[in-house]
Amino acid sequence: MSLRKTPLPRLLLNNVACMRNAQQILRNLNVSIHDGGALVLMGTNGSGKSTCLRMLAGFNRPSAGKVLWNGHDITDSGVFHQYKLQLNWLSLKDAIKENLTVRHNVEWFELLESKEGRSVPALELMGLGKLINDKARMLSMGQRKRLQLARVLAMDRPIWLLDEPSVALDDEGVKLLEYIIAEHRKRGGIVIVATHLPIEMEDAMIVRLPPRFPRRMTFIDMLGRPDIS
Ligand SMILES: Nc1ncnc2c1ncn2[C@@H]1O[C@H](COP(=O)(O)OP(=O)(O)OP(=O)(O)O)[C@@H](O)[C@H]1O
Repeated sequence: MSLRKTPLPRLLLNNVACMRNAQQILRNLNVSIHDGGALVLMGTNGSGKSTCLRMLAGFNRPSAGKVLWNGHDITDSGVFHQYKLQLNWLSLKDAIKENLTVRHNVEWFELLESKEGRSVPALELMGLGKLINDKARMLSMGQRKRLQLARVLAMDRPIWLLDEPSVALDDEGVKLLEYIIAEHRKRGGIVIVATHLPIEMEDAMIVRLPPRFPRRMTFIDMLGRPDIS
């Protein structure tokens, strides 16, 4: 019998737990992701989706277990230095500079990567081609999200960590998001999405985090409270 050695997963969460503010938010998380793979973190408000993404980005350390990249613990400083260069982080805080143009808001990030020439095509792909010379403060919420996604495309890093990427996008925007995720994965990229909205990602692993704050009251209970007059 020949035993073929399986390649190491690019990312491995090995029995990971995470605390925030002395509270256990995540526990016993086991996930392995190979190149081209995807993970969707689903769960109710406060269940720990963003916490998990933050931990993968290195902002929070696991309180137990390990996050391994190419088999190395990302909390080792030498490893983290390399690992963080693989990450493309999209969060609800959009870090858009209001007084810069739409184009410069993307080019600035591209410049930090020592890359050039991707900003305008990325903005065009995201449907913002006609707005590239406008100030970013003119953008609607959905257009701001499209600008953030254009940045992700322009920076072109292998591991995408996307926190609620479809919030504020219209139907066409969601389809575009699904399309760029699929194309990135075809090129071997990894995509991890935290969301409570439906998103189509072929063969993605789905982790449903248990609710941490179940509702304990109905509307009628609330109106019946003696302290409400
Ligand atoms: N900066 C912080 N310090 C301490 N605790 C925090 C902090 N941010 C979030 N938490 C707590 O961590 C828990 C998980 O929050 P998290 O943002 O990961 O949830 P989420 O699943 O992303 O929620 P949502 O769907 O509302 O975005 C919550 O109970 C929250 O109060």
